[in-house]
Formats: sequence, structure tokens, C-alpha cells
Amino acid sequence: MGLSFGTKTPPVALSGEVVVSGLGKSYGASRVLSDVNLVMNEGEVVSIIGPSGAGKSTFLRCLNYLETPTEGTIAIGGAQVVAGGKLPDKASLDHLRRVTGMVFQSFNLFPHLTVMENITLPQRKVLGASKEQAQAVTEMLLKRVGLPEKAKAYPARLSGGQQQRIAIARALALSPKVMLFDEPTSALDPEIGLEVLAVMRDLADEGMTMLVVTHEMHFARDVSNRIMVMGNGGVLEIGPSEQVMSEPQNARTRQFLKAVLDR
Ligand SMILES: Nc1ncnc2c1ncn2[C@@H]1O[C@H](COP(=O)(O)OP(=O)(O)OP(=O)(O)O)[C@@H](O)[C@H]1O
Repeated sequence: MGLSFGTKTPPVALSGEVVVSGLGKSYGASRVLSDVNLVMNEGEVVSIIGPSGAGKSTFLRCLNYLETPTEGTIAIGGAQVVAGGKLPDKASLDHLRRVTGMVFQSFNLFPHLTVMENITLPQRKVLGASKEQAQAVTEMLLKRVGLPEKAKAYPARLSGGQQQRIAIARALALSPKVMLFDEPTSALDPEIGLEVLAVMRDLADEGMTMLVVTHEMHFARDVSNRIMVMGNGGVLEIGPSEQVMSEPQNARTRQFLKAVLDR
């Protein structure tokens, strides 16, 4: 299902919900990612941390081709793509985007649509769901993110935390296999961010596979199974969250953690 038609042969042994191998990204002569590898099992939560400019967002955005990786292979939830600096064929790209739900720092809701319309629209366009089906799924998801009463509201009438919870519901509406979060609380006051983190923690408890770029060290340590530390466009280290936080192996990881934890 969703096999790629790239220029190279995909890796033979693929297991895990997410298998990324040898991922690289350059912008012209500027190399921002080199040889990034990651294997995630179904239900696993991995937090990506690291200093500004390390390549965390670029890595996440390469996984669903919001950025086009220059090299490497990506296999997510049965979708498989071999990167070659250009877009893969439409079927592979559509499949990859179907199995990945993305949540951005800036919510990205349509301002002119109600909450209900924001969440039903992708279901109708992408899944071909009927209006009734899409509304029923939306009502269920609004309950799941704790906002059942907001169906008729417009985004501008909601707090940032509420908008982000709606954005999570919208991503979930397409039944992704993996959720990608790009600093989902960075634009929010810390207190408001907590309500978003609580929804994410619930999702993790329900067994969703999640990859989360975050500066929230408590979330990284307490909710994720593993932490991947990035620096200079590569992986500095990856390991069980508790171990990375308390006994980082890499000198640059130690320096980074000291800086953020002393803040
Ligand atoms: N469109 C682009 N063109 C050229 N360089 C880019 C582009 N987008 C990102 N970069 C560069 O890629 C590098 C990685 O950026 P990225 O945003 O992925 O880092 P990050 O680890 O997510 O940082 P932050 O924590 O500040 O968001 C940076 O040096 C950045 O300047």
C-alpha cells in the first residue's frame, strides 16, 4: 500500500509505525539536515528537543513533505517515500499526508469558518464524508478535546489554547496514524499551554503515535517515551526520556539542558 516510485530502492526491512532513514535537507548550498534516522513503534511518543536552528521543525516538516527532503527514505503508517529533492508521485504524497496529522505553533484555522466547518471541511474534501458523517465525527472530537459547546464559534472568539485544541481535533478528524506537533504551545501563555498539553497527554494515553517538537521539558520527560536531541542538523542523541534528561550522553545535550533548565 502506498509504495513509493522514487529513484532509489526503499529499505528492505521496514517495521515500526515511523521509519526514517538517512534523511537530509539542503536549501541550495546550505545544509540544514544530515543523515537523520528514527524508528518509532506504534503508540510511541517521541519528543524532539534542541537549540534554536538545530533543524527540529525542518525535520518534522520533511516527514509530510511540507518541506521537500533532499535525500533519505520515509515510511509512515504504510506510506513510503524515497526522497530525491522533488515531490513524490501524487498517490504516495496523498497517502503520506493522510497518515500524518500536523499541528502547528500558529493553529492555522480558517478564520472565516466556524469550528464545525473547520473540522468537517477536510473530512468532506479528503475522505469524501457526507455532511452528517462529518458532523457526527466533529461532535465526538469536540468532546474529546473538551470543547463540545464551541461548534458554532468562529476562531477569533476562542482563546489561543481553545484554538489549538480545535486544531488538534481537525487533525484527528482524518484518522491519522501519527500526529506531528510543531511547538504546539510556544505561542501560548504557559498557563493556557497546559490545557493543550493535557489534551496531548490524553492522546498519548489513548495510544496515539506522536512526534512532538517542543521546548516543554516537563512534557518531554513525563509524557514521551523517548527524547531525540537535535543539534546542527543532526541527531545528537536519542534515548528513554528519563535517561536523556538525567544522564545525557552527549556534551552538547548537557550544555543545552543546563541552559534550558537553569532558565
Ligand atoms: N526556507 C529556508 N531557507 C533556508 N534556510 C532555512 C529555511 N528554513 C529553515 N532554514 C534554516 O534551517 C535551519 C534549521 O531551522 P529549523 O527551523 O528547522 O530549526 P529549529 O530547530 O526548529 O529551530 P527553532 O527551535 O528556533 O524553531 C536554520 O539554520 C534555518 O535558518
